[in-house]
This record gives sequence, C-alpha cells and structure tokens, in this order.
Amino acid sequence: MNTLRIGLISVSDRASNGIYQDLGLPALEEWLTQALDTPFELEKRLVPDEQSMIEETICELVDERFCHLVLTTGGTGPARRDVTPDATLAVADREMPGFGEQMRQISLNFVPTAILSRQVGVIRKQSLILNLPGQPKAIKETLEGLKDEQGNTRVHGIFASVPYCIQLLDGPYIETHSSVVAAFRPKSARRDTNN
Ligand SMILES: Nc1ncnc2c1ncn2[C@@H]1O[C@H](COP(=O)(O)OP(=O)(O)OP(=O)(O)O)[C@@H](O)[C@H]1O
Ligand SMILES: Nc1nc2c(c(=O)[nH]1)N[C@H]1C(S)=C(S)[C@@H](COP(=O)(O)O)O[C@H]1N2
Repeated sequence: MNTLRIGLISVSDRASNGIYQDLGLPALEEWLTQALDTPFELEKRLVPDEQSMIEETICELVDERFCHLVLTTGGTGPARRDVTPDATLAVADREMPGFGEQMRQISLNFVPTAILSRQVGVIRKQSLILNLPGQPKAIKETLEGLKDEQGNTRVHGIFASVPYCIQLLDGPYIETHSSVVAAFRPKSARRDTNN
C-alpha cells in the first residue's frame, strides 16, 4: 500500500517556454530507474523560475500527491532568477543542512564552480526535498557520486543517505542497486536483505 512516490520538478525558464527541450525530467527519471530496486511512482512537473510557482508545486507534490521524496533540478545558482532554494526554504518545516553541504562537496570533484550552487535539502511533512543543479549531468554526479574506471566508489553520492532518511520519516523501505549507489543504514535499521 505504501508505494514509494517521488516528485520531480524541473525549474527552467527556457525549457518551460519551449525555447529548448527539457532534459531535466528525463535525466532524473532515467537515473532513478537505474538506481532503484524498489518500485516507485513519479509525479513530474516543469515550471519557470518563479518563486511562487515553485513553492506551489512543491506543496502540491508533498501535501496532495503525498510524495516521500521531491527532487528539483535547476535554478540554484546566484543569478537573479535562480530562486529554487529560496522557494524550497520558504515551504520547509526543517532544513537538513548536510545535504547542501555534501552536494557541493561532491560536485567539487566534477566542476570548480560547484560552490556557486545554493542548493538545499529540507523536510516538509513526510517528504525529503532536495535541490539539484540545472545541468542535466549534475543530476547523476550529485546523486551517484564519483566512481573509478573499475566502477568502485571514489566519492559517495548523496543518494546513499536518502533511503534511511525516508525510513526515519516513516516512508517506505527503499532498496537500491548497489552497482549504481549503495544505500547506507545502521545495522539496527536494516531489514533481512542482501545489503
Ligand atoms: N531543464 C533543462 N533542460 C536542458 N538543459 C538545461 C535545463 N536546465 C538547465 N539546463 C542547462 O544548464 C544550464 C544551467 O542551468 P540553470 O538552472 O542555471 O539555467 P538558466 O541558465 O537559469 O536557464 P533556464 O532557467 O532558462 O534553463 C543552462 O544554461 C542550460 O544549458
Ligand atoms: N555536479 C555538478 N554540480 C554543479 C554543476 C555541475 O555541472 N555539476 N554546475 C555548477 C554551476 S556552473 C552552477 S552556476 C551552479 C548552479 O547551477 P543551476 O543554477 O543550474 O542550479 O551549480 C554548480 N554545481
């Protein structure tokens, strides 16, 4: 009954106005499909960089669609119209500062401009909400981390911590494909699985 529900929000003026094709939602969906062993349902939204619209969309996905996880992409930088973190904080019950800190740290392994992202992680009701940068490649980089040529993890992505966080919020028990990203939980929180 407690199916994992994930909200995806692509925040982009140009994609939402049809100036270019949105690559954010497909990149998010593709990564989740590869990473998750647990079945999930998606709610997908494409919105412009308007704070009120981003806030409304997050609230709709959390309060009416009962998403356990909401991932945004885009609008986290310093430009005037980059307001995704501001919208996310405005509707948050609690901030989870470790996610923002860790995402920037991970991204520094890929781009020196990682520091320009103001991305945050927050909790609203039952839902964990995470901001990812707008470059479609940043989605995989941030969620999965860095691997060496043999596929061994060099830097853990933040998704390693997401299943346990959602478990602590009384959400479903999420299992991942460890070849993509291994979910970390304390032993006492693990179910009888191969983790
Ligand atoms: N949804 C998207 N689809 C495809 N490419 C994107 C998308 N969002 C961002 N990008 C790419 O990543 C870059 C950085 O993303 P950012 O969120 O800063 O967008 P932006 O420059 O404010 O433009 P816009 O909001 O119009 O997408 C963009 O300039 C664009 O090249
Ligand atoms: N992993 C990762 N993080 C990244 C990037 C990236 O390409 N990969 N781009 C950086 C850049 S150039 C900017 S300006 C900020 C904010 O991007 P956004 O406005 O598209 O959200 O994210 C940064 N973080």
